[in-house]
Amino acid sequence: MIELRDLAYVRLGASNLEDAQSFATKSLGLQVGEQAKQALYLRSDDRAHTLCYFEGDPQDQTVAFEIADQDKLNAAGATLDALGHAVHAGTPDECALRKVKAFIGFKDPTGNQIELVVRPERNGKRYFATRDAGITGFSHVGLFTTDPLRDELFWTQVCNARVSDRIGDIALMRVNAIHHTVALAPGRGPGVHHINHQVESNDDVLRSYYHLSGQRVPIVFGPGRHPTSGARFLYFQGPDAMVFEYSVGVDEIEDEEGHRPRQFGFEPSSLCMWGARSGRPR
Ligand SMILES: CC(C)c1ccc(C(=O)O)c(O)c1O
Ligand SMILES: [Fe+2]
Repeated sequence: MIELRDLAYVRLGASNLEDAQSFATKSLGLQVGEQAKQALYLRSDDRAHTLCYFEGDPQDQTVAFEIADQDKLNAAGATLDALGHAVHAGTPDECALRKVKAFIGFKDPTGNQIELVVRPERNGKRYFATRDAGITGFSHVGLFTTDPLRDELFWTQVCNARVSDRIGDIALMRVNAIHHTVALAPGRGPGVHHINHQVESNDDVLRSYYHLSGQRVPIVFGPGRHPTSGARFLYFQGPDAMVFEYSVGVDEIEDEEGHRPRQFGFEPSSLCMWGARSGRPR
């Protein structure tokens, strides 16, 4: 079994790196960790980066997870290979670009680009952004799936994810005590459905609602509260139509052995218990 410890980073192709930088720093509230010629490394916590925008095709999107060590990375590569996934071992240059000691890349059954990394770089300086969005860290991602049942089996049987709850066919899956680290959302093809950062308080969610609205950043859902994780949330749209989420107050699953996933109907009240309606374009 492939043991995912945590999310490491997301890499997103950007059609315009300057626009991406402006959004990430002035709207989202990330800190520029490093600005390379064709890439921008952004921080949200004590890591060297948790989001990288690079000059490229916006459809080129990768989600990375941390693995404990090189032995476990080798074992993960062998497992994926045996299951017929094409596995790419990162070259030294590719590792340097990702600020990790080693990684492998492969595609999940939908075709989402996934990387498994060991020893992602930390930064001795604390995360300090120019816009105070109240971000406390990078927390979860949504991935599109073309076959929810097949992909749920991949993430829970080949990898160590556990389903915390389902909304219709959307599986909210954890890899540690936090309610979910990966959400699988039905879609027409691969890609990142949304990128979540946790914020400190309800005030931060509402402050950002006004701040982003004032900047004409499209708000796609919320402010609202998810009945599943209990989190108060706000979704908004960034460059190349990527959706970002802030949330606060995500539940932890205390009884790992005894927890049974709850099934919510696929209806608006399952997504927001306050009555917000999603205006998501896709
Ligand atoms: C609509 C998406 C996939 C969703 C649903 C529920 C939660 C939650 O319980 O926190 C999310 O964070 C979501 O992004
Ligand atoms: Fe989310």
